[in-house]
Amino acid sequence: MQWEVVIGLEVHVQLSTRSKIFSGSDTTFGAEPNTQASLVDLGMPGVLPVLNADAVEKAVRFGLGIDAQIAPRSVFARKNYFYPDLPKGYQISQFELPIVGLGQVDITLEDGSTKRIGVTRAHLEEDAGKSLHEDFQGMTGIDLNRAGTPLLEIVSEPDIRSAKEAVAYAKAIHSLIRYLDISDGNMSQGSMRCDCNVSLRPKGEDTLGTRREIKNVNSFRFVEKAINAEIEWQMDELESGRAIHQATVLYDPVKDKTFAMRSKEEANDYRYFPDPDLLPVEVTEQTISAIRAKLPELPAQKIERFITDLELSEYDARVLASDRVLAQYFETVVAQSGAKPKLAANWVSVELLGALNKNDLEIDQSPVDADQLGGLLKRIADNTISGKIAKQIFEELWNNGGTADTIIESKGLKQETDSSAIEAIVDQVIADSPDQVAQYQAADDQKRKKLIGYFVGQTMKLSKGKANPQMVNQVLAKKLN
Ligand SMILES: Nc1ncnc2c1ncn2[C@@H]1O[C@H](COP(=O)(O)OP(=O)(O)OP(=O)(O)O)[C@@H](O)[C@H]1O
Ligand SMILES: [Mg+2]
Ligand SMILES: [Mg+2]
Repeated sequence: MQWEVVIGLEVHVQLSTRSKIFSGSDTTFGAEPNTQASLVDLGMPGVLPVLNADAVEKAVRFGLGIDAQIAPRSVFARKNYFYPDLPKGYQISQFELPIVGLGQVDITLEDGSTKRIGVTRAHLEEDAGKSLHEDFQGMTGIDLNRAGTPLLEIVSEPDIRSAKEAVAYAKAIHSLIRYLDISDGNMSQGSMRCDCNVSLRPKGEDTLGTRREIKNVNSFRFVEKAINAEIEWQMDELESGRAIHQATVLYDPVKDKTFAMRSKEEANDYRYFPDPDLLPVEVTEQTISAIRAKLPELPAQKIERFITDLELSEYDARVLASDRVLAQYFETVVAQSGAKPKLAANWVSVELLGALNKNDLEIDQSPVDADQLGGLLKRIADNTISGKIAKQIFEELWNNGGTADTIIESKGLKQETDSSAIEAIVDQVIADSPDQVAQYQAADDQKRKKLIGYFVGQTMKLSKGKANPQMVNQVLAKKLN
């Protein structure tokens, strides 16, 4: 049997508001347990939630970012379930009337093609607290700092057809929320988490198969691995003639397997009803226009501009525009250096990203900032240094800081552009290599093109990398021919 994979993602994004969605408590990450939980977050009787306007604005920004309909009126509902980290016994969420309606996200696949994934809805809700299983012997601690943290749950249509597409979709959402500045998107701190719904159906079939939902996947790598593990498991079951039962599962990265938490039939009776403590949220056309007017340039527009205005390749444009901070870095380097955008693109995407990757750093943690790299490329652009020397200076900037100009000055790295000095070095190289010279002079034009490399290399070496490469080529051609 040929199977088709069907996937839908629920992405929970923590909105970067200063205070919680229904209380004035702080939302800073990493505080001592229970120091950021007010009476409202603790679910004490008699308290009333007050909606945070910034959370609403951020949800609307997201909706506009995916070209979705913003609901003029949306309603908060109580999602009832019992769990120790949920003192109220219900989570305030949105159910029938979410704030963001149907929209879409375009993803780019590895072969460069794009695909449109539908977004069914995005709704506002509060996060629950956290159980601490390791802090107390034989007991579980409860930390309610996270309770009431504003979340936007973004629910996709089941349009995704492979683990790789799911990763591309998660990355597109991640890029978008950072561009829109509605979340830091920090996955290791739980600011973005994915629930991955997976099912299989016979190829050509229209109706959906039964889904299992992998909860709380918190890295792109695990999205891919967890989904593939789940696909493999479901395929085995189906091939063995067993039916799939709807269930909530977790991914175990050590065993590279998914395992069931609970079957959905028992767990899914949330008895949603409108929250009587909260008024419906009304967003006027005027408010929407005002928020739309403040939207920044989004990834798709930026990619377009990098291709048409800066003449970057589509590949370079996509890499550099994938993250707002990275794009900003690149644009600063271009502005600072006056170098060709292509040169700046190579330096940022090869040298800088390579070094960051090697050291497991994010762009916002780069030891070399955009002004420093801009200053370095300026000196390549005006021929003060060669690209090779620039790499040496880059390392120095990375390890010890400073500016390209002070390093060039103190280490005497300025490129040699005095033709008589270069001629003297070339003469030396020719005098030292009689065999190679003889070989060169006996060769035809085509062979000579290859043999010249030896002389260029020797000249650069003798000049300690400082001779201007174009001039070296010219002088060599003159002397050898
Ligand atoms: N048969 C299926 N195979 C794969 N994905 C599916 C299938 N049916 C639905 N989905 C996806 O599952 C997700 C369902 O999310 P939704 O928030 O609507 O409900 P839920 O998972 O039941 O609720 P909860 O928010 O409590 O987890 C959507 O992304 C949807 O596209
Ligand atoms: Mg959901
Ligand atoms: Mg779900």
